[in-house]
Amino acid sequence: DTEKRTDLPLNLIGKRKKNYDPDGKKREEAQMGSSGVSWKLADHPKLPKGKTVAMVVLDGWGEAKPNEFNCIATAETPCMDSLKKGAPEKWRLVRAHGTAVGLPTEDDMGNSEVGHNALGAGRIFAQGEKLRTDLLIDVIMNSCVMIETSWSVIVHFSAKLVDLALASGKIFEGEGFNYIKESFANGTLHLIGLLSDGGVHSRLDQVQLLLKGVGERGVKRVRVHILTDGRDVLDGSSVGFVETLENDLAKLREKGIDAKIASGGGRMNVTMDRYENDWNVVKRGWDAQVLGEAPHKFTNALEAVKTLRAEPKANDQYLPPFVIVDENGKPVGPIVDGDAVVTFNFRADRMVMIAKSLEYENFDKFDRVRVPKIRYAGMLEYDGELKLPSHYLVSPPEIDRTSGEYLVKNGVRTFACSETVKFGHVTFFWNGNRSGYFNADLEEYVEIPSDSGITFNEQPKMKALQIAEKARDAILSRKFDQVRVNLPNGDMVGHTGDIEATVVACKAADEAVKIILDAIEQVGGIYVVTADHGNAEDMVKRDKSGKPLLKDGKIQILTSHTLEPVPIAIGGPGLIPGVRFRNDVPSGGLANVAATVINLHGFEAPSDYEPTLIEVADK
Ligand SMILES: O=C(O)[C@@H](CO)OP(=O)(O)O
Ligand SMILES: [Mn+2]
Ligand SMILES: [Mn+2]
Repeated sequence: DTEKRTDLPLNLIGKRKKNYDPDGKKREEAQMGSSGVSWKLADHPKLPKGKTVAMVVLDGWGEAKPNEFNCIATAETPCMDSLKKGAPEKWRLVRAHGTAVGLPTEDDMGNSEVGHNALGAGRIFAQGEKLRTDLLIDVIMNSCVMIETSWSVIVHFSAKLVDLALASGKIFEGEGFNYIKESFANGTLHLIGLLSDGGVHSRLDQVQLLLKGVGERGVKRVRVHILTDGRDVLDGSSVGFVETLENDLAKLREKGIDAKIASGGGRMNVTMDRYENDWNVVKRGWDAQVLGEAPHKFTNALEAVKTLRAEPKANDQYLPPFVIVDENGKPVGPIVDGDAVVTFNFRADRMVMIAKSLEYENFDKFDRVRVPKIRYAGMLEYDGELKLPSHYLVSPPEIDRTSGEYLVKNGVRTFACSETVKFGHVTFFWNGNRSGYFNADLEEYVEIPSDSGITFNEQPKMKALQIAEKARDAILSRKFDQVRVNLPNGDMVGHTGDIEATVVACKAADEAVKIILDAIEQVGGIYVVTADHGNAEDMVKRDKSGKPLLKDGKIQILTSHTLEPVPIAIGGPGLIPGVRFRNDVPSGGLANVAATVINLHGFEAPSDYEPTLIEVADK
């Protein structure tokens, strides 16, 4: 049984504040995103309108050489294989990591947020080296968008914005910081977030700078509530991160600041659920962080992590919640009236639920028992439409004029579907981190409830079949022009590090693609099948030369995403003869897909979008 989301705010277009205008009119002219956007898309000279387009995103499905650690190659995937082998001019690879998706360096693996942002928005957001720091810092402090048309660069990447705000010190002058600072004299500052250098949700170096900064600005008592990673970084790396953090806290203590780790737990077990899949996860965090209650108590965080990791089958992602207690067994840092709280993750999806629990007066997702009167700020604003949280240290980027908004405004009826754990990827991230519909009359977003309380290697098929059936029905209904899905299997099961289960997952995703392609065949439509980043195609940590890296004579399983490119295939009976991939965009990436899809709907893409991947050859 599925659920149409009814709790989404509707028609929220243009509600974001845009107040950055240092150069008056000149600046205004450069701001394409503000007033005067022309939403009308020109007709494509050759491609017809009215074809049903299926847009399939295989989450965590990269392309790599076949070997025993490549679950996609190992799995039976006849449908995806046929796309690859079928028509060479209709299958190619696109870049899905590093600067191609707006990440700072080519060593940065892709992730769902930047991947779906790029797929949906058609432009690459933020290449650090091109940014003008002076403008940027104003932007950060003035909560608005900066668009430098001459560079075709839009400031977006959240981590980069946080980096710049920390480097300039401006983070400590903004509204959010001034708000929490009020509590420094008489209260405790609590920092809650993912302790990792993975760079997907948070970064340890940012936490270190934040700690140093608050130490210089009058904080008297700090408590850090850590969430261990093992998903964007190697399992077991939590130990080193805790050591690093403890060193930094010791430096604060030398300065007379009472600074300690107060609680912890694995990210998938404590706090970092998303899209309301399982509120128990957030509750476990609340109990430890706010109430100071957890099944495990330790006097020291390093010992906590080491001891809990030593349990059979334990890993960083799923460590149980623990609290740090003093010699009398009393928790060292529950959150109480008068305290300040900062959630330091910059990525939104897994912070929205905790933000709601910390901020909402009326809240019925679990019994909070005690709701302390606190000053709470997010590292970023996590949901621009919900205005959540109401205070934040760094203004989020604005990703505007996404392909979804253009298409809806040009009458394209859209259906989007995934299961809970990826539902926001094809809606919220796809639409530029915006919740809700652009036009509820033309759009329908369907969420299939995910299993909760399990790790997905236990159910590697997940809801792929159900998602495919929903998509099939939407296609066959002919009520939609675009049917967009995310198939989570390769990614969600890949993150468990369970190779056998990931092979099953990949097969299930392939079968789902087949169902959708068959439906497209029936209605004479078009399909686009691609992915958001790699994961399941490589499950082992490798050295620079590509050989599996051994530690104590053993291979190390890679639970994270990868740097691999992803496939994109187009086809279907609705594709007019001559449509093929161009060969003059060899370094094309995910951001080129939006223009491609807009073309397949019969329109020209906006001129500042990354170029389309397709052309129509004259025969
Ligand atoms: O699970 C997540 O939060 C991330 C990894 O940290 O994966 P994805 O970007 O695919 O959502
Ligand atoms: Mn993903
Ligand atoms: Mn992932």
